[in-house]
Amino acid sequence: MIGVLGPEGTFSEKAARRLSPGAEIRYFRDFEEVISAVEVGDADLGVVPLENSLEGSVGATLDSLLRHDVEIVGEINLRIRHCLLGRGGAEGVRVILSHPQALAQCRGYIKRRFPEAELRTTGSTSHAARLAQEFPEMAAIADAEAAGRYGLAVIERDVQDSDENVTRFAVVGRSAPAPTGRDKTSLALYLERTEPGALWEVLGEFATRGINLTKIESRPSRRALGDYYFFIDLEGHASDPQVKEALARIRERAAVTRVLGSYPRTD
Ligand SMILES: O=C(O)C(=O)Cc1ccccc1
Repeated sequence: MIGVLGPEGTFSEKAARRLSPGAEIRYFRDFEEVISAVEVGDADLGVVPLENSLEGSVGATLDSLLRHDVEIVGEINLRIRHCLLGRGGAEGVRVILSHPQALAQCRGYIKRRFPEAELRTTGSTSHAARLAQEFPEMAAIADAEAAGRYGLAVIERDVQDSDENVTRFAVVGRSAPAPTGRDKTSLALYLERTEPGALWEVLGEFATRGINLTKIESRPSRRALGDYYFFIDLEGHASDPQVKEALARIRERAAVTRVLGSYPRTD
């Protein structure tokens, strides 16, 4: 059973079905609930968005991964095509609803096409569609498939600001998959020290071993303003000798070195 953001018809569900077409799906209110359900065994796997090609990292997911004892066991890249869904035509639309990620991915379209509309955020794109079913002056930005599920018309298709709108989802589980030889590792680091070069030294441990980084991102540590966690993705498996050695050296310097998971690469 796979946990995803609900209700029925979210992009997270679409990603989960791509992973496992016949799987039973269970719906949760937010990404943190999905991740914590996996941790306690209420879901075997979870699928949550990690980052988007237009909007960057999904902070709520990264923060929850840090706070729960789960592993990233896979990734799924899904092209996101947003539609405007409603009960009538474009003329009657006064309010546009969607998940904050979706509103952000269609910001330009909304400004251009509905300069007067009020924007309201919802827990998910399908939650927006469910609400738009009840209120004729509301339209939802959601997947075309949500239209059928919630009895809405597709008012306009492909309303995202760029066709290169891809979201990378993490598959979250409780146990690590075996190395495949083409893996990726996600890490979270917390450096207590603030001397010049602290991060440079950490990155040097990867560089000198020829380990390629594919992402680095900082997130507030929530301890103080200006204090950060670093989230790093690299090519390789945590059990590769070079990666292992780099991590051992980094553990001597960083206050927290957490491997969030090693999993097969999709690119
Ligand atoms: O609300 C959804 O459908 C989600 O799964 C979150 C989301 C929103 C926008 C793009 C990708 C994922």
